[in-house]
Order: sequence, then C-alpha cells, then structure tokens
Amino acid sequence: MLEADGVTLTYGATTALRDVSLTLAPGSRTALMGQSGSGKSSLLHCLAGVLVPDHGRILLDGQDVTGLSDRERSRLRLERLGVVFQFGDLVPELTLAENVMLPLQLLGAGRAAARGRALELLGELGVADVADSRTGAVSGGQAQRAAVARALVHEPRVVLADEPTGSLDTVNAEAVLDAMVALSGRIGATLLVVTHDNLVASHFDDLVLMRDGAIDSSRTATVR
Ligand SMILES: Nc1ncnc2c1ncn2[C@@H]1O[C@H](COP(=O)(O)OP(=O)(O)OP(=O)(O)O)[C@@H](O)[C@H]1O
Repeated sequence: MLEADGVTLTYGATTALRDVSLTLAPGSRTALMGQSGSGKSSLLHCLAGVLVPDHGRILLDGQDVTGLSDRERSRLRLERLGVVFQFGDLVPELTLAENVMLPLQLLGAGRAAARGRALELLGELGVADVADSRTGAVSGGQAQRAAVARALVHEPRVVLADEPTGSLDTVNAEAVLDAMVALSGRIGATLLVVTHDNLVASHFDDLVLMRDGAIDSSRTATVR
C-alpha cells in the first residue's frame, strides 16, 4: 500500500501541494487528473520518493519514507517502484534491451538472466525486433514501450507513470496503456497514472482529481 498523509510541498513561494492525503490500495488502478499546475506531478514525485514534502508523510507498506536518506529512498525506489515518464527517460547510450536490464542488474541479477528477461518482456510489448537498437534509432512509441518494460521488469509493488502516453499518437497511446495495465495487473502491482486525457483515464478503476494543490473530493470517485 502507498499512502500520502497530509502532504504539503512548496517550491519557494509556490505551494504545490496543500495537505494532500491519498491512499492507493494494493493492486488498485488510479488515474490522477486535474488542470495544468494543479499539483499532479508534484504528488507523483512525492509518492515516488523523488521529492520530500515539507510536511506530512509518504508511507510505503506502512514505512514512512520521508525520514530516509536519499540513498535509502533510491534503494527503496529500485526495489519496490517502477516509474514511467512522458518521454521515457531511457539512457540514450544504451540499447532498449540494456535499458530494460538495468533495474535487474542493479538488484544483483547476472547479465545473461537480465537479458533473457528483458527480451521476453520486450517481445510481449511487440518491440523484440529493435531490442538491440539505441533509443535514438527507434520511434517514440517503441521507446515508450521499452520504458514501460523497464518500469515493470523487476515486478515492483507500485507503478507510477507521469503522462506516459502524452507524446504518442492515439494508436500507440492505446497500445502502451493497455500493455501497462495488463502487465501491472499480472504482477498485482498498484498503478497510478497522471493524465490529461479522458480516454486514458477510462482504463482505470479510480479517478482522483486535483485542483490548486489539493484533492477535489467531490470529483474523486471509483468509476468502475
Ligand atoms: N521545479 C519547480 N519550481 C518552482 N515551481 C514549480 C516547480 N515544479 C512545479 N512548480 C509549480 O508547482 C505547481 C504544481 O506543479 P505540477 O507540475 O505539480 O502540476 P501539474 O498538475 O503536474 O501540471 P502539468 O499538468 O502542467 O504537468 C505549479 O504552480 C507549478 O508552477
């Protein structure tokens, strides 16, 4: 379970999050929506342990991660979270397969085992044929599929995605989203996706709406 408990975050004079509390149940699928500047990315970065709130706690399986050192939070992220960003954020010097192998290797897997698992997952996502290409030599849709594979390859408890299909055309966006939902479901991961797109949001069970740095509870609902 991942939980934000009374989280406030400021950037200088700007208050991005005001006393936000949100609980993501194990295996739940949630779309986080709201106007530009409402605080969606800030909340996702706090939940991911990338940003530390000024006040409040982030609890991962009951453990408060806000008191941990940067190093401890990075380790926790590596072990238990998978994160996807709008532009994939892959390492350009590496091939798609090498990018997907990274989390496994950082967690101690050998090269051959990591490559085998990466190729399997890239195959399921329909990009095995470009597994040995660098990120600059493939399409945006292919790179984003590899980014999804990298976020899921180590079977994390939680997958967090910030506009993961925002840079893709409709066909690619649907395919990437379907794959992310299906693969997360298969490993029982909790999924939270930030999106502007109502079509994207329709793939999720719960909808959380943000406004002015707070959760708009009147428009937050279980939609399925
Ligand atoms: N690095 C930063 N420095 C200063 N202010 C920031 C920074 N990042 C975000 N903000 C401000 O914090 C508020 C929330 O921003 P955030 O990016 O979380 O919103 P968002 O809902 O994700 O927006 P978008 O949909 O445009 O990505 C906004 O007022 C934004 O201008």
